[in-house]
Amino acid sequence: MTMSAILWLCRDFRFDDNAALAAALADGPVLPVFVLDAATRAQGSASRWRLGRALAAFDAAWRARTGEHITVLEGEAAELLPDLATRLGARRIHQNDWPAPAQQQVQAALRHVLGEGPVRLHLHPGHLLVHPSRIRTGTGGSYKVYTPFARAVRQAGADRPLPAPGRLTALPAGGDLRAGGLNLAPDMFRGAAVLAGHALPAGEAAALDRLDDFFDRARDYPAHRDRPDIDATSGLSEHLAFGEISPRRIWATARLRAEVEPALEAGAGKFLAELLWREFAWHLLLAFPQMPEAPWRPEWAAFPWAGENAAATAWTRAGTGIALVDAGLREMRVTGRMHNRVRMVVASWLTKHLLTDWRIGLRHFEDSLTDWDPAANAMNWQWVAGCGPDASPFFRIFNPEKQAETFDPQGRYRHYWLQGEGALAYAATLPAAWNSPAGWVEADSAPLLADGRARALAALATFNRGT
Ligand SMILES: Cc1cc2nc3c(=O)[nH]c(=O)nc-3n(C[C@H](O)[C@H](O)[C@H](O)COP(=O)(O)OP(=O)(O)OC[C@H]3O[C@@H](n4cnc5c(N)ncnc54)[C@H](O)[C@@H]3O)c2cc1C
Repeated sequence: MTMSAILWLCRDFRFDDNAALAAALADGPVLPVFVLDAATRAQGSASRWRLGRALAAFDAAWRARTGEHITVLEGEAAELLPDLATRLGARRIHQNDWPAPAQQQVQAALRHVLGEGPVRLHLHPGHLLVHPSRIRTGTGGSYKVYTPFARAVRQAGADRPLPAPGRLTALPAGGDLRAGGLNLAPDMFRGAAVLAGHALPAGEAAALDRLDDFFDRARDYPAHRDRPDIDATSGLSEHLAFGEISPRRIWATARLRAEVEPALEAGAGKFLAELLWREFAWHLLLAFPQMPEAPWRPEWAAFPWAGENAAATAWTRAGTGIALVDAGLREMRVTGRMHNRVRMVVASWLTKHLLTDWRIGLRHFEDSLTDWDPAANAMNWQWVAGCGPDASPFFRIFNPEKQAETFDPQGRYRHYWLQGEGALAYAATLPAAWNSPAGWVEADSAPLLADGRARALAALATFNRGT
């Protein structure tokens, strides 16, 4: 007998390599449903804003292929989905697993309500390259060091992506909300219009185009990926964060392209090594769900981080007076993005020079980044702060001036954000209450750099004596 099925959308706004969609279609006509719940509302504003765009793009694509809209419901899945399944006569709710701790709680609450009844929740893998149960150390534990982890994933081989389904049968949408035009971030501090003016196209088609375009530049990726003044990286992180493309599709495509064009081999290899950092972050988060809140290495709980302080507030406002740091924070404020090299420098400045708790920076990034990813954000903040597994040692203190000379040698990136068009866009976001100076003010940075470094090393020495 043909049933209908619920496709419970989460971070999987795509047709390609979508195991939950394939399974739902095998059950019968499908109703794709997104539940706007408290966990979603609790996420950072830039990420929520970007989620609205992901929903709108998927809704348009679903409508183009089926003639129907997707359904958006407001409330909690545990309260809404069991009734919906009963009304539709659906026996299965399919979801591609997004193994973030908050989502796991939402899934557990739904499972609890479904109990032993006839409706079941089925979770499908798709957010990662390899299921974590396949990547274990010799003693059966999870890896804590990137290099052996990456080797193990390469040896296991990423799971093969599924093709997009040929035929779709859809149920008519219900509910009062429409996915197009939702404003999920009315509280955004700089106003959604700022991000909208600098947004990259959202949706699966844009993600696949971006992957394709990247291979035109992939040959230079190893040499240029650390240069914020050059468009050398893939820009896929936002699409990955919302599942508009799957990591398995990226993996398979990069391998194929490198096979066909051997000149791309080094670039594709380095690119996949970065994708493995994302994978590593998620495997770590699954092993240690407290990673966004607590240091991986427990002894670091006693490190004398400063809490909220005036210098940290200036940091969040891109007003430190240090050129590369302020340029990066301005980029993030205006676009919701920041180059990876600059993220490291900015994070190092907050945690080392300002000795400020990494969680203050983590939360600012969470609220500001359109590619916010709970695993990558937490792992990287702990990496820079020195308290994570396989972290950069605390005594590695980035010198923002040297970093700028090396990675922005002509000063183009800094100029754009401190004096050029980017500076104007940033100035337009400033609330009057901040009383910010009209232009960029350079601090007397040389003594600050040396002092900050000395202070950080002294704090480390005191901490080491006490542990
Ligand atoms: C303090 C800090 C916070 C960060 N927070 C996030 C975050 O919230 N979300 C996020 O997606 N990335 C985060 N990153 C990682 C990295 O900066 C971004 O993934 C990268 O800048 C995205 O640009 P891209 O897609 O062009 O990268 P590419 O260079 O094209 O890399 C390809 C993909 O590999 C993955 N990747 C690359 N570098 C890393 C890395 N260091 N850690 C984990 N995965 C990586 C991303 O999925 C990326 O899309 C953070 C890094 C730092 C230092």
